[in-house]
Amino acid sequence: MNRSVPAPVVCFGEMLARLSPPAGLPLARATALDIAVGGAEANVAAALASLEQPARMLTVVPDNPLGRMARATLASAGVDTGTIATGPGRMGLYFFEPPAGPVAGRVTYDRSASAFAEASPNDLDFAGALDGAGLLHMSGITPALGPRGVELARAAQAAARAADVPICFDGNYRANLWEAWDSNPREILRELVGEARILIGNHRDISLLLGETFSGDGPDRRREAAEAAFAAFPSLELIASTARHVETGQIHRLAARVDRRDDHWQTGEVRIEGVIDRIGTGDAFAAGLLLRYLEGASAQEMAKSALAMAVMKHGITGDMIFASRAELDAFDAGGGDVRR
Ligand SMILES: O=C(O)C(=O)C[C@H](O)[C@H](O)COP(=O)(O)O
Repeated sequence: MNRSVPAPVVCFGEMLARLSPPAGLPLARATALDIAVGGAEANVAAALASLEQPARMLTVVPDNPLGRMARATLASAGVDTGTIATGPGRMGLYFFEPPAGPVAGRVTYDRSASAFAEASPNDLDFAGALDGAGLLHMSGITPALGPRGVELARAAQAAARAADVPICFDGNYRANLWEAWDSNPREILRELVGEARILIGNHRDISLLLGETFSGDGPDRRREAAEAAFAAFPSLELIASTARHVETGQIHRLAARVDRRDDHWQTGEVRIEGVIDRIGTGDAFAAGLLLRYLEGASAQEMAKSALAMAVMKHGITGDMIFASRAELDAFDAGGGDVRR
């Protein structure tokens, strides 16, 4: 029997090149930097395509080797790169100093005036990308880039509305970006989340959106936050979040939670020892969630796969995870010895 090909998820947002010194060597004293391709929405596209859920990237990159590297990286995961435009401007960069022992990790952005941040909605083929799509995935990073980012995010949502494509919005709050301009994140994010069917964000994101504090980390407080968000945003169908406890830079505990209007599920905590790279774990989570959401899975199954993807990503260097569906199915959060 032929399994019909699922409609693609369109991932819209900026791609970045990440430069990082080895753990333990501060950037200011580094002599060599490792390079990797990232960008929250692109990370989701790569993970979904690796899981055999078709994904299409919608972005603008410069016509230079860094832009080509971004495109080639996604293509190697099987992402449809036909709606990646090229435009004037530079590749956005960020520097990542990994946490090392007692020293916390740090991100330094160098992304202003990038090809994406300078783009106007006319530079992107929103309608073409969304034609036949099953979902638009975007995040709070695009509007955080500045007034042009807000315009791009609004244009993406308008195109999704016109094409009748539901929206998944990942809060991805980046304080450093919002604080770099005269922004009003609450007002802008409220407007954008108002269009979404799925929100990826925890009780702190919801506190920011509603201007009401949901402090405390217990499941009851999270349910209260989710119910307040469902009341404030009539289009929302599902809210997903991780609950992370950081013991040290290398030891984290992680659980996943899915709230719908009439049910919810929170997984048990997985203790992750020897974290290799936590960047992109939220995007791996999003991919595991969306994979199952599009299959019509239960809240429990969505939370389980989202958690498995996020936990696996902690053991992988770089921003992206290219896990296969078989690897996801076989994943045992307890880890293990070499398979041979
Ligand atoms: O910071 C940005 O603007 C980026 O897009 C770079 C990274 O690829 C994502 O931040 C990863 O996101 P997480 O999965 O939440 O760790």
